[in-house]
Amino acid sequence: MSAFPSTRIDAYDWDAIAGDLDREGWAVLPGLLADAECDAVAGMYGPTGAFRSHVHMARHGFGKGEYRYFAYPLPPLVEAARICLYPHVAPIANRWSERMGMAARFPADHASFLARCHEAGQRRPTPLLLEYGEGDYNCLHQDLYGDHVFPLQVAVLLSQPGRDFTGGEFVLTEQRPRMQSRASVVPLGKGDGVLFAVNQRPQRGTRGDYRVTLRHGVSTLRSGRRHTLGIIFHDAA
Ligand SMILES: O=C(O)CCC(=O)C(=O)O
Ligand SMILES: [Fe+2]
Repeated sequence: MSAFPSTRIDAYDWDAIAGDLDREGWAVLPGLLADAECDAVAGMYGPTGAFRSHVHMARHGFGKGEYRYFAYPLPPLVEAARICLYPHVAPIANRWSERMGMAARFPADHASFLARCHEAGQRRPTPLLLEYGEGDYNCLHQDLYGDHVFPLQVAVLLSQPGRDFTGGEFVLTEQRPRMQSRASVVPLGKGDGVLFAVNQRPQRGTRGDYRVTLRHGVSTLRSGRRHTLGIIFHDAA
């Protein structure tokens, strides 16, 4: 499996994506992976040296289903996607951080950000591959793995809704201060990515920006099998 050209990522309308993120807290990246790339990544799932750990979600109360964290070195396609996406999302992360009155600022390239994680003891790779079967689901959660948190992450759907599985929708909730939560169901096809806030994002209100807290998960699969590639930019302690 070769690394895909960064031109696919560079060609997205990043201003429109930033607008979606500011309004909704998430944006779709259509066709982030080609059909054959999805199959190649999903086909890696299994007890091999490509992964550093294996999690049964039910054992931890995370839901039902399983996932594996990739080991370093990451598969070239996963590595390329993480590196190529980062420079486009770092400016959005910096604007959010500033608007939320947070001190964190993020360097322009992923290698510099990873060096910061590694110096702080967050050295374990976080990209992961998830596998769900009938009846499986992923409870609403946040992927925080230490003090250093990059505020946006990507999940790529590797299976075709309606054909490979039914149910199993990617869902997000936004918890607004002193208000009821808002839910979104993200419409994804095979190969589409969703870019979304890991923890918090700024929301413009009548008296300036306030923070909303996001959680994401997957609704129960009614049938079939579903794979997802998760790309998280910070490493884990
Ligand atoms: O399977 C999904 O769509 C959600 C995966 C997930 O939680 C993640 O990538 O962090
Ligand atoms: Fe997650």
